[in-house]
Amino acid sequence: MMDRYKTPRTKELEFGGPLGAMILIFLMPATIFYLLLTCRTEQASVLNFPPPLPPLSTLWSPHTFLLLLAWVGLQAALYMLPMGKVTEGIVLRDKSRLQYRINAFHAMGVTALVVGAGLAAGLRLSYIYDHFLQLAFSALLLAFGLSFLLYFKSLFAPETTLAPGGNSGNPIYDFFMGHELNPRIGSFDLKYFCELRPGLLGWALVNMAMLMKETELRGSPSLAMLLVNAFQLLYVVDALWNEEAILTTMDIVHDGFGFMLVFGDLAWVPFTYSLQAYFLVNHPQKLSLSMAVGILLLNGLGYCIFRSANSQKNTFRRNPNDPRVTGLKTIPTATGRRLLVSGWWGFVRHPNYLGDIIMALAWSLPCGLTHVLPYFYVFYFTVLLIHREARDEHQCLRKYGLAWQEYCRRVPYRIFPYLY
Ligand SMILES: NC(=O)C1=CN([C@@H]2O[C@H](COP(=O)(O)OP(=O)(O)OC[C@H]3O[C@@H](n4cnc5c(N)ncnc54)[C@H](OP(=O)(O)O)[C@@H]3O)[C@@H](O)[C@H]2O)C=CC1
Ligand SMILES: CC(C)CCC[C@@H](C)[C@H]1CC=C2C3=C(CC[C@@]21C)[C@@]1(C)CC[C@H](O)C(C)(C)[C@@H]1CC3
Repeated sequence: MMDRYKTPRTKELEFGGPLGAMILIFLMPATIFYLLLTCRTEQASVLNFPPPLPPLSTLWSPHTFLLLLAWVGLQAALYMLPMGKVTEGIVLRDKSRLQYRINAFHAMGVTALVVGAGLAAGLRLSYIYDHFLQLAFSALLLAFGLSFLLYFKSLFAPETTLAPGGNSGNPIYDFFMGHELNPRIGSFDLKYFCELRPGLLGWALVNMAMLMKETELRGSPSLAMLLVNAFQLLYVVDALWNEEAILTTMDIVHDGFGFMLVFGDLAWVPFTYSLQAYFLVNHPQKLSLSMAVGILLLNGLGYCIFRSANSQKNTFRRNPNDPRVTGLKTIPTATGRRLLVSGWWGFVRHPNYLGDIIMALAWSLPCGLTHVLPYFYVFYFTVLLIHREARDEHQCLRKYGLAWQEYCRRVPYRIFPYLY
């Protein structure tokens, strides 16, 4: 009976299969250290050979590792507190639905109070800047450790709970993509927890630490640093406020919880997404008021597109009869669900990605035009979203067939109007 709910073997492998997965397992940590080490040099030039990696005895610090564990532990404790509502995820293979607690925004509020109290008591956040490499190394160890434990746990998981994208039978590939879809310890959902809390809040905290360090060095924070902090904080707050929306993302619905997401959430996001702020500490930039206003408007434009496109789709998916979306044109599909073909989703096929990429540019522009390094996020993110868009199209074509082809005919551009 349960056999028909078994997750089928993953046939179409992504990221270049096991070899690609193996390369990424080494490349992702190497990239973090390359970026951080280069950023610490005076020239911060991508053309120079990167400085050598400090010896392991310098990178490993039990103190920073314990601090990292304390941070993740605080977030885990806040996640478990019975505050906020409980909601249901999408219907799973075995027709069940998991329950999720929606309290990330509350967790952020409590975290802000804890950090605020710490600052009032003399806490030096610039410790994070001073021990940035050690913290990144600790996050790397934590991510590898957790990924191995998750893979081991998945070997004993029922076949109905495996991830459709990480069940190839190849251990390296499944370790990377995630073998189990929603690994839980009791009601504690590890993927859902990691996706938003320790990493995203950690990113905001790291940015604030960079601002504190700059203030210690130069007496006051620069306009460029303030803009980077404000823009990225808005993005983090937005994600936490709209927490429920991640329950329908590819990461939660399709991808397992393996090295890609564990490392992405715990190490990649806090240590590479904060690169602009890290760069500004040692490479101060003069920003005229008119430039700042221009960048502010660009970020506002990106954010409006990102937020209204995501909200339009989420509202439509939750209730197609909601008055905010009833005026929009749709295409019926064989699954009974409809596809939007007007409004933002009639402009390009991934308007939310367009808004996100515009914001990415606005986050790097305060770092000036003299260095390529702080633009890393723009390049990486454009590649990530183009690849993600291709993965999503593939899944939508499988799900909706002819209706998806009709959608592509009526909305020919994927992300950038008239370009791509
Ligand atoms: N900062 C970062 O590092 C990252 C940010 N992001 C951001 O996360 C957000 C979510 O992205 P992601 O999860 O990739 O995907 P989307 O939110 O774009 O969701 C894609 C899904 O939307 C549905 N859909 C697609 N077209 C239509 C349509 N015309 N009408 C109705 N439904 C449609 C389909 O699912 P269905 O039909 O089943 O509902 C499709 O699978 C984005 O804003 C993205 O920019 C993503 C990755 C990394
Ligand atoms: C470099 C690797 C090959 C891939 C690593 C990918 C991860 C870093 C990202 C995959 C999807 C993500 C999302 C967000 C952060 C980055 C990762 C984990 C997200 C939480 C950022 C905030 C947004 O508002 C969101 C929509 C909630 C994002 C969801 C996807």
